[in-house]
Amino acid sequence: MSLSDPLQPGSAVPAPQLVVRSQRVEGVAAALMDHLPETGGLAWVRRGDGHVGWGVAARLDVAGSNRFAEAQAWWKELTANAVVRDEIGVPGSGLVCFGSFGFTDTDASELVVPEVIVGRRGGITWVTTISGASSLAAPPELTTYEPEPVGAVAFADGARSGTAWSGIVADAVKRITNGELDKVVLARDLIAISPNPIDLRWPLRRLASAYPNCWTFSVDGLIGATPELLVRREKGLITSRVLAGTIRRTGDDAHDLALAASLARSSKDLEEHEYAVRSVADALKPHCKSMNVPETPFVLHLPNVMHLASDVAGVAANGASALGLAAALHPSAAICGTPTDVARDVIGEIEGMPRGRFSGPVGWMDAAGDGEWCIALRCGQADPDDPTRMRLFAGAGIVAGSDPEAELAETNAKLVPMRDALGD
Ligand SMILES: C=C(O[C@@H]1C=C(C(=O)O)C=C[C@H]1O)C(=O)O
Repeated sequence: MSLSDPLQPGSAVPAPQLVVRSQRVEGVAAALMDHLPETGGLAWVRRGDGHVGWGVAARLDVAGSNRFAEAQAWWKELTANAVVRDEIGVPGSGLVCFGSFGFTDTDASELVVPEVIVGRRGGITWVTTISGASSLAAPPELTTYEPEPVGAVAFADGARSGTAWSGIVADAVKRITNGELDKVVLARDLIAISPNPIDLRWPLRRLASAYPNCWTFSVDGLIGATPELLVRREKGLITSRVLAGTIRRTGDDAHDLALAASLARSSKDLEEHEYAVRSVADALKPHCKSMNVPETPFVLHLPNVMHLASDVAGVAANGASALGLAAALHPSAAICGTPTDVARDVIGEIEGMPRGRFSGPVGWMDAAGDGEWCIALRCGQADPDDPTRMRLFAGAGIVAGSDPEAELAETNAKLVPMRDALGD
């Protein structure tokens, strides 16, 4: 790997030639999510800004240990060949793709370039049209839709029952105590079963309004609202929000404040957090001229949980793209463990389910290599074979001081956003 681009070289999967135009639109006040058509919608929304898209102008499906490099090579070729007229010139306008990557080398990953993107940033709304033809179709009239409620959803155990999962956590604690590793993040899944096909726009809208400080995403059937920014690269500035160390909220503000104070002093959570921050700082260091790594975390308050959080920032030292940085960071100790290789093997050995794209990078990038990649958490994967079913995921960082029952309760709290979003 070269320092300036952690993803060179990659094999070039042929990319189509695209014609792209971004134009400002006036008088569009609806929330971005409201424009999503019934199927095939892509979304990336935070505090009302971001972009949604539909249609497929180009798509790459990849897997394997070289998946990030192959995606980068394809994107490089695609952006080099595209004819772009961008009348907005802000991050997210012009040619962008949405993407989602598997947690392991064997899980499927993809990049999708939609035919239409509606973007919003700082009060400006625009439409980007992308086509493979030599001339562009006129931008579409923007329609808003009202999705159907999902209906009474039932939940069933996924690969393991809660009790069986606690047993796996106990096994992990033993391995940690025996000195095999320092930290491992273990996940479980829960199956949501709806009486009707699930219209993904229903949970998406609810996630975006209930979790405005999270990144609400939809990429190829994976939807969620994640609080964890793996990496953002914007005009030479690199940022990452590291989360590790969690406590459930009670709904009583005074009590929650006391819990937040105890979280900030908990040596078990501070240790877990330290591993995660160190893994991010070490991975970003070769790509930053200067870096700010906070010495102590702050407490991030979300409606369901509170996390120990650290915002790491740096000035880019080279041309590594947002995707290149995400590849260098993945899998961070926040979702894998320490040491990385041992934790990855332990997850493969005892977790007992394929994660798919859960806990992999999800996000978007532009032609300049800027973009945002979050960690796909607090999310669900629509069942491609049965539209009434969805797999929901949650995990927890296990260290020597972890209590299996408390970790199970933590995963239940992390499942709340998706469970509530699917509800009436
Ligand atoms: C694995 C998840 O979350 C990760 C684990 C955390 C923890 O163990 O405290 C906190 C935030 C995330 O980095 C999840 O939400 O499923």
